[in-house]
Amino acid sequence: MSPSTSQPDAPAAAADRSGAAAIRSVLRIRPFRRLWLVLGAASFGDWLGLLATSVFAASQVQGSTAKGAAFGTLIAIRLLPALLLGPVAGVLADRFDRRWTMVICDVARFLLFASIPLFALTGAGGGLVVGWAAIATFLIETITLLWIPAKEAAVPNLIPRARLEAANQLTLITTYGLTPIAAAIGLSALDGSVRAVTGGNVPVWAEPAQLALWFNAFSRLATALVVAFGIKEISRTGRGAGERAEQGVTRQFTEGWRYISHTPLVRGLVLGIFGAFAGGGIVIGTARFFAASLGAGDAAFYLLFGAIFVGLALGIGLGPMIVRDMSRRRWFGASIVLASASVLALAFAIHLSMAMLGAVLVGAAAGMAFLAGTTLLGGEVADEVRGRVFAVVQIGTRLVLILAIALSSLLVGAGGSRRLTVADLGISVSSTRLLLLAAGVAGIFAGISAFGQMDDKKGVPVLADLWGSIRGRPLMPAEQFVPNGLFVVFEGGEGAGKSTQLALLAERLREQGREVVVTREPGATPIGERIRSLLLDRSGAEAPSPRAEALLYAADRAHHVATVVRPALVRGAVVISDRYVDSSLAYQGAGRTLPVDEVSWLSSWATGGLKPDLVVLLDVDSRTGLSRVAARSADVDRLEAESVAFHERVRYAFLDLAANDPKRYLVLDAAKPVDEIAGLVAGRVEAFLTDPAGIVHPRPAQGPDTSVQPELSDAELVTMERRT
Ligand SMILES: Nc1ncnc2c1ncn2[C@@H]1O[C@H](COP(=O)(O)OP(=O)(O)OP(=O)(O)O)[C@@H](O)[C@H]1O
Ligand SMILES: Cc1cn([C@H]2C[C@H](O)[C@@H](COP(=O)(O)O)O2)c(=O)[nH]c1=O
Repeated sequence: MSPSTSQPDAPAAAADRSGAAAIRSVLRIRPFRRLWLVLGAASFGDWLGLLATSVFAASQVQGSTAKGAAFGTLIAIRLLPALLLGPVAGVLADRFDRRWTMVICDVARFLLFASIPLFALTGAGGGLVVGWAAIATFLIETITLLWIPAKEAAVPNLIPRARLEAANQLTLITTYGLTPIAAAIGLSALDGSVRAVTGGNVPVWAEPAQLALWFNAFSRLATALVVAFGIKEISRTGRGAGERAEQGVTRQFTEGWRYISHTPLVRGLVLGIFGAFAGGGIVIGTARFFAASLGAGDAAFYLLFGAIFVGLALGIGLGPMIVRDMSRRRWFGASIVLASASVLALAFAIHLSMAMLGAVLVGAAAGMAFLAGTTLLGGEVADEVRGRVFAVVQIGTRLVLILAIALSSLLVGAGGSRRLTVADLGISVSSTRLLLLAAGVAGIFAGISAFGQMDDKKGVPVLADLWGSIRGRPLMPAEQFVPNGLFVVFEGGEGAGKSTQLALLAERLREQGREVVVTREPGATPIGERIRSLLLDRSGAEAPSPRAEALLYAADRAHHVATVVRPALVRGAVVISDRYVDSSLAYQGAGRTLPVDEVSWLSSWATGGLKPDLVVLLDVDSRTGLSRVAARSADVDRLEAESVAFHERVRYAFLDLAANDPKRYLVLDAAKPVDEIAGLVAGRVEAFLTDPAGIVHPRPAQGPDTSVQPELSDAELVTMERRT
């Protein structure tokens, strides 16, 4: 099994930048819209159910200790099934038809939810009712463990991969943002209105907790019906379904684990998600003590808790809009590191406002990691194993969360606290802070290791990539670096003598028995020749617009590099090209006054970042060069026919580029005699070739190479002209 590689890791909805537009477009997909609506209602019901079951159980017994025990037991029971049934839940989701798995699970949940208030109506004693509520809750949670992997694994099949992130955003915000708030408001509104209507004398069947449980039950029945009859697309007919049904459960189980542990992407995702949840668990487990260490009380604890959820919503809602086209694998790893660094920062917070900011950041980064992680799992994990992977994630996160909360509260409870006075500030150095510190450091390591395992842009600096992505221009991974051969480029204005010098150098090197590839831009390949005539022939009536011109040169260059230059360098040849990237920066950037960094970015994209080892710049006064061209032939091409001012801009752009990177340029006065220039060029090139170890092949550019001023005023031009 391998991750589905049908599409590259394209950031979600790349074509559609606006979050709202992406969400609108995902809602246009009928099966997904239906599923989202019905799951929203079910999630509202579930949150109501969670609150109601616990309140309901507490209301069945007398005395505060018994009430507290009943409430806590039911919450704890919701987490227990993960331990018992976890290992097989995913196997079942991958083994059976996901639609029918979801339908059967929801019908069973409908019956179980309904049974809780029904049992109370039979007149059984409070203990029995709580006992049955506990058993029913346990069974419901067990069934939920089967239902979630089936649902999670089915969603990616309903929507195109480019819309998966928007779909996840919508689902996560609905499930963890809107519906819990709506449920809390709904339950208290229900309580208020029932009491108002009944004058405080509420009959057993109309207890708000009971009504909420009925709502929960019917929302599950509705989900079952909609999935059964309205979203038939969920049924899987994918390849290997029959084969899988014949495999033993144990075999499928071990196969799932092997897949997770042997696939770096999935391994990195799973570890990263667990790390984020462990960090979250530690923050939750220590929050009460942490609030105390700030000298604040319970109110601060609730504020911190709320801040994490506000951050979570911000991260999920706004994250994709901020990072835009950044690789989702990188975004995931970076979010884990950010979440951990924020936990670390919390350890040093000395004021509630700092702690609040830290908590919002923890939540935002965790939300982004969760969104990126779920989207990657949905989009990159092969369908036949997706259920098992989702099961491991959901069960693992529950366990990690419980363990982290339990252990951290135990540790901080056992550890004491000392007060340190630094300057005028009294800082409490408590075990809480030490634990937060340790969790932050461990999380940063987990994030970095997850990042390393999953990185799909190795060699591209992360911060520059992030900054580029935020500005809408992510850096691209460099093409394979070519450490062989020698790449020499001749640049200069019209008639500078490039062709003359290039021919002389090639001849000299060939006489030494070297493989020399002489080439040019534009027009070194058959495709390039056609592009050249589109660009330069004046017989065609229409001249390309400046942007079209830049794109045509870039197209010629991309094909030239891929088919001529790179293969020759890989063979170890000396490649000598008449013009390359600098011509675009000078002519299209400075000459046509297109933004130079954009032209540079375009060329860098076209060449995969391949830079020449040496640029020989033949500098000549523009008028002299143009007159040489005119003397050579009466026919001038489209660019040669441009104004002198244009050619002046080009000339000084070349000089700017050379001044900015003097080691890589050999600038020669092209007014000198041909032989003299040829000797200087040969001297520099032969120095390279006699000591190949001394050639430092330039690494691909990670950002635009720009040192060119696109436009010079007439006054500047005149000044420069006088100087030369
Ligand atoms: N150093 C020089 N001194 C005087 N004339 C020269 C010199 N170098 C080349 N020439 C002449 O100038 C003309 C243009 O030379 P060449 O074709 O080599 O220039 P180029 O830079 O390749 O031109 P283009 O920009 O059109 O490609 C030719 O007639 C050539 O013989
Ligand atoms: C590569 C490249 C070239 N140009 C211009 C420069 C010249 O005017 C012509 C090429 O003609 P030559 O006789 O082969 O020198 O094209 C450009 O504007 N941008 C470029 O990237």
